[in-house]
Amino acid sequence: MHTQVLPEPTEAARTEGKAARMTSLHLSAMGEMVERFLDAAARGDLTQASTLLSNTPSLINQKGYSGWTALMLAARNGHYNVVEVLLSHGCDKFSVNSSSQTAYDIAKFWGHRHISNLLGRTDDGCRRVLPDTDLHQHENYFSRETLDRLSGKRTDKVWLETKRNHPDTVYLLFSNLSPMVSSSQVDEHTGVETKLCRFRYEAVKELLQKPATVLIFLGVEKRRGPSSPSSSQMEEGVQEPPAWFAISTDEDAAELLKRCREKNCSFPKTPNRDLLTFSEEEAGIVAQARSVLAWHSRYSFCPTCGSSTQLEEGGYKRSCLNADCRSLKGVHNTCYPRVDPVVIMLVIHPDGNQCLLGRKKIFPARMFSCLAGFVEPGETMEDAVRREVEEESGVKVGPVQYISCQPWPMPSNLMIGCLAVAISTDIKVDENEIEEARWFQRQQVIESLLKGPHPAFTFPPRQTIAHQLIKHWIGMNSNL
Ligand SMILES: NC(=O)C1=CN([C@@H]2O[C@H](COP(=O)(O)OP(=O)(O)OC[C@H]3O[C@@H](n4cnc5c(N)ncnc54)[C@H](OP(=O)(O)O)[C@@H]3O)[C@@H](O)[C@H]2O)C=CC1
Ligand SMILES: [Mg+2]
Ligand SMILES: [Mg+2]
Ligand SMILES: [Mg+2]
Ligand SMILES: [Zn+2]
Repeated sequence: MHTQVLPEPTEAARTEGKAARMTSLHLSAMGEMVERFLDAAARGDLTQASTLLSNTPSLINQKGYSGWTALMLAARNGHYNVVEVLLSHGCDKFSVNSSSQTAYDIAKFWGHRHISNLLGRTDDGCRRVLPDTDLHQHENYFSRETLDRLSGKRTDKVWLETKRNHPDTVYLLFSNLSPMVSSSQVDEHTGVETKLCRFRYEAVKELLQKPATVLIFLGVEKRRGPSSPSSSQMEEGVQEPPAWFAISTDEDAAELLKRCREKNCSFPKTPNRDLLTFSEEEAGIVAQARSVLAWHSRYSFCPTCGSSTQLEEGGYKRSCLNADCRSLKGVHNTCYPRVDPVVIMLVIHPDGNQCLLGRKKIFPARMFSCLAGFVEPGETMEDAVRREVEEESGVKVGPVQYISCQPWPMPSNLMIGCLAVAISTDIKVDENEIEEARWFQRQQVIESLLKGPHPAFTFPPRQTIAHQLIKHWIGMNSNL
């Protein structure tokens, strides 16, 4: 009979076996401890849960049966003090069980409102709600929200009427899509600073009576800090911040200026240049008002049937007066102010050290900018970037990364700013749109952007997202 002789275990195998036995012992000890910890949390035994936690801090986010953590079990059984202690130890409140529920979901389902309120608090910052995300928001000119738009109030005719006559209400006056401004020379470095002329009800009362006047409710001033009024306070009329309206009139601009109190007021004639000299706060208000007014000036009649329309909802809607019109049924976006999405991109050479910039015929001499183009219907942002770059420069693009966006009220674009990586480098420009496109070395861009005495090239001013994208790229892995 053949007897199989087992080989003697080697030294390594002996050590491995010992380690495995140790590990399984250790695991079962740890498993037991997890069990005790979860059980203490479920029973609301704060003393035992705290002792176990201070001896073994790694217990905090351990999961037991069906992926339940101590926090979930405490939340399930309404043990507020255990939840509080676990949170104070930095436990992960966004962890989910095998049914994808968080401790918050569980507390809410079982009606423990004091616990769901505690878990729903946002004072630990939103960084952890979106882990792995760079939450730093890039702010561009025209993007600051100085007013609280209070869109819910647009349908409240009584509230709007009260605001219209209120002595604190601020009115901005527009003629031919330009706001009335006062300008002053700040100094030779900062240049001109433009300020919006603000009017009170008494000064615009007559204009408001005229049928051709368009009135837009822009919002109410945002109050900084925790004392900003809640919507319920607003309803009670407590401490209401001033409301802002924009008025567009067809009255003769010169006549309006004559009536104006201050002497140095004007209506700027070149929006692309003159609208870039406001403070960040006022620029955001101008962007909102000008885009909505531009929509009214272009959509006087119903785009569906051509009938007359009437202004509604604080100037945020134009409804067709023909009762049979299709625009009054179902979803009809022609009734609301339009926004055109435009992609604007800095295309980076595959070597990472050059970027693609182009110039249109109308640009000042030696000025180059990012390529840009309107997003077409049924197209993703990434595909629009690839198509516009290829159309305008012949360069093919691979990965696209969104960076930031900018409302551009000429008349109503949303510029979607991206970085993109080229996968081909030969340039063939579309002469209808672009006069020249070329690759620029990083160093060349830095030198021109920092404006030595005679920069070889110039770029759009800092208020444009084109400028910000270029600056973002040179700052990304600059070794200066
Ligand atoms: N903030 C910033 O940094 C920058 C802003 N911009 C803005 O972005 C916008 C678009 O850039 P641009 O390069 O001109 O765009 P495109 O490359 O898409 O080309 C513009 C052409 O597209 C046509 N067009 C106009 N409106 C639309 C639309 N809604 N959808 C599709 N096609 C349209 C027009 O043709 P036609 O007139 O022949 O009908 C226009 O000549 C411009 O308004 C510009 O002011 C651009 C660069 C920088
Ligand atoms: Mg184009
Ligand atoms: Mg273009
Ligand atoms: Mg286009
Ligand atoms: Zn209609």
